[in-house]
Amino acid sequence: MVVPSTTSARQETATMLLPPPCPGGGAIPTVDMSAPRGRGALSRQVARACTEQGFFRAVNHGVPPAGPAARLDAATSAFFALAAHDKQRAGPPSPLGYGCRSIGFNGDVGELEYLLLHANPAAVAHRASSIDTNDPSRFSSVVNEYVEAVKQLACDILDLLGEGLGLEDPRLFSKLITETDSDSLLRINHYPPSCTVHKLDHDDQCKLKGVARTKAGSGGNPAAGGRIGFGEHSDPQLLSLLRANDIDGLQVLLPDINGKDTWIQVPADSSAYFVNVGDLLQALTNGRLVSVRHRVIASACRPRLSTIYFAAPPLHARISALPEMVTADSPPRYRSFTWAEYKTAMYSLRLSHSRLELFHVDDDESGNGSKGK
Ligand SMILES: C=C1C[C@]23C[C@@]1(O)CC[C@H]2[C@@]12CC[C@H](O)[C@@](C)(C(=O)O1)[C@H]2[C@@H]3C(=O)O
Ligand SMILES: O=C(O)CCC(=O)C(=O)O
Ligand SMILES: [Fe+2]
Repeated sequence: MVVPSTTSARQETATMLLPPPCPGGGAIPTVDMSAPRGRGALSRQVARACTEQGFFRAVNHGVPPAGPAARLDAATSAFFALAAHDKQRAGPPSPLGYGCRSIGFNGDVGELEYLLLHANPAAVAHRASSIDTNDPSRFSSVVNEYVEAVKQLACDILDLLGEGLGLEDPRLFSKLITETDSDSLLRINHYPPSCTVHKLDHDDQCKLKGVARTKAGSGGNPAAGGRIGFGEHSDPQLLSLLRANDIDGLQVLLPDINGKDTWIQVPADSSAYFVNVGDLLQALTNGRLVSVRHRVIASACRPRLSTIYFAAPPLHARISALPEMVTADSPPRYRSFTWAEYKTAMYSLRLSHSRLELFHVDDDESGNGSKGK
């Protein structure tokens, strides 16, 4: 049985009785980045996964588990193990910095704490002094080294995507994120074991005491027994690369064989990267690629640690459908906007908002729509 994606008051009650979402092993494409069948096949596979699911698991990706990734995990785990008042030195999130439970500026909460960093080395150095007071330069170099490795993987994937989609300039996507003023972010999420959530409340670990129960508005349908770790949303940027420990919790919203949206449980794989298409790639490809909705349900008795690189263009980058994605049968779906404009809109909205819809061109408009202005 599957959990439906749309939520009404009646469904909300009903879903409390439903079993957890479908185990997702089969529905989630796996892409072997070592290209065993050649680059052409690999680029077609990446393009297909991003078109059909907006999500895939990348294996043999070339970022060694023992190098930058392990060093970053050690540094961030050490930070999350600090006393609450020490962590608060790096907060509150502005939106960058340390945050606990509160997500964004519009009342969203999740059962997690996090560090949100700009991926640019100067910004990392600035933050590092409040995150690791003993050795900020070591913290900075660990983060920078990880960002370099994950950015390289992001560029590889974006180039494959450009090739698989047959773009005139297959490097167009990756060029957006290698600009010196690219606005990419690194987020490290720490989900406490859900069996100790009440202990965290009593210890007043976080300033905010509200417990984010699995409720509509904060993240879609409940998953039996779980709490909302991070509510339902799409990522606004171009592409997100997620690596996590061996604790399950991530779910993606994908159509089942009958075309009905269904929450799919993503089995944990600490050696893989989970790659998802963001809103900007959906806009640039005129809706051909889909920005997948996802969430985290906290239900484990051990902490989940996840690290996500959000690959983004510079603030001034103009986002409009690429000419090769626009045809008579597929006219422009979204009006043109800059990343800065999109960010302003997104920060005024709740996490679960389908914000790209604000930029949708009305059916009776010619392509110069005014929505979202
Ligand atoms: C509620 C919000 C948090 C968020 C900014 C927003 O207003 C809507 C998008 C959210 C999101 C989701 C993906 C990333 O985790 C994130 C950093 C991003 O770029 O957009 C978060 C934002 C955030 O936590 O600041
Ligand atoms: O922590 C996770 O596993 C996913 C979180 C997420 O989707 C996000 O931070 O945007
Ligand atoms: Fe996300």
